Amino acid sequence: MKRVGFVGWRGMVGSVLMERMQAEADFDAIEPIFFTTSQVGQAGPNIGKEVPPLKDAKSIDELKTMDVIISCQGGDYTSAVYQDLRNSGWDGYWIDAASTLRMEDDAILVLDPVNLDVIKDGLARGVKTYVGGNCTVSLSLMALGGLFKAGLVEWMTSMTYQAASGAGAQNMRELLNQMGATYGATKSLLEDPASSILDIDRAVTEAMRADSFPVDHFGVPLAGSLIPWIDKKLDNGQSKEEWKGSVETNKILGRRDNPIPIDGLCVRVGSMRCHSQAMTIKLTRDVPLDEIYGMLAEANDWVKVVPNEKEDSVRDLTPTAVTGTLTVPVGRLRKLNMGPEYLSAFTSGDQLLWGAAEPLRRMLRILLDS
Ligand SMILES: NC(=O)C1=CN([C@@H]2O[C@H](COP(=O)(O)OP(=O)(O)OC[C@H]3O[C@@H](n4cnc5c(N)ncnc54)[C@H](OP(=O)(O)O)[C@@H]3O)[C@@H](O)[C@H]2O)C=CC1
Ligand SMILES: N[C@@H](CC(=O)OP(=O)(O)O)C(=O)O
Repeated sequence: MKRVGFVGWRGMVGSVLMERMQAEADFDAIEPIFFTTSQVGQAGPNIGKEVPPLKDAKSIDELKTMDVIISCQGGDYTSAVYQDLRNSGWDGYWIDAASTLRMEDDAILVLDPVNLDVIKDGLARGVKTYVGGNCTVSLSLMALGGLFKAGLVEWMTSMTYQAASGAGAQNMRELLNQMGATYGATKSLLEDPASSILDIDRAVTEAMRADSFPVDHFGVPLAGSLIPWIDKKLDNGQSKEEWKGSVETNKILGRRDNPIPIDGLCVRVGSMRCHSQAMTIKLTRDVPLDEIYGMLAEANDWVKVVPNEKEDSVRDLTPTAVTGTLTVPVGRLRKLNMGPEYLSAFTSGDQLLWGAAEPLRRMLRILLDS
């Protein structure tokens, strides 16, 4: 049995990974060893089988004894440990959720329903580092993989509506505290059916602009508002999140030398853990919508094409419908006024599942089966 080390298993992404691995009985196929940066010697997680006490995630000597290491601990940890571990002569498989190694030449981006061929080619070439893609990137490819596979995407824009979870667990909590603060500021007015809606609105705005409004993590209000910037600024005016949309999509597709132009704006909204995206796709040729529906639906087992009807869209194409599931609905599919080669699409997906944890556990399975 392969010895598989887990780092970051008790964080938000790691916890979702643990849940999924238990649901799929993945632990039956491995000898799991759990690491920590802060709780060395304490008991490991309850995964339905006995595990040794937590080991030191900074100990190269301990890490070196693993066949495979899966890290959801974050980019700082990867930066601190990965190269030293490789320099020590460790030749095991490193599977990572963090972005640190994604653009390295000797790392493969994993999203097997879309790029199993790229992954298998990497394994055959002896590549040992496999990294999950950015959440918006993975979710857009799960939704639109059929169009890319058919060579139908000439270029694409993606305008995102990204959940609080993408910023971390503390940010999810802060979003709820912000919702509570706005409600608290208007509670008595809301209880009075005769109160003026403009008075309610004024009270909300006042609360959101007050120094006491909880903004330690986001820096600004998100509840009742939005944040039109995610991650740091690059020299060309893109945010780093927007840059990833292009470079990571093309790397996943194995098209670094012949990239499809992809760009857009990334925006944080008050959703809990589902990222949504509105896409405009310039098709390489005019294809009837029913054929497009078919290609999208057949691309993988999780994509669900939602008819472009109001009732279906508001029911099935929302974070509320999708959260906690592996289903990736795509809808609002129609040809735009610009011409028959211009297609719109809207998709929503759980950014902790296909956006983070699921590609990692599936990569482990591919390794075990190879
Ligand atoms: N959040 C996201 O949407 C995505 C994140 N990622 C990547 O995954 C990395 C981890 O993200 P995320 O899971 O959000 O990080 P978390 O902050 O939830 O967890 C990271 C680590 O913090 C430590 N920790 C300290 N206090 C606690 C606590 N009270 N509860 C749980 N853990 C605690 C744990 O390490 P220890 O046990 O060693 O103390 C844990 O592994 C990110 O840095 C990013 O690189 C990738 C895709 C999406
Ligand atoms: N940046 C994403 C979450 C994330 O962790 O992305 P990455 O894995 O590329 O660092 C968001 O804020 O929604």
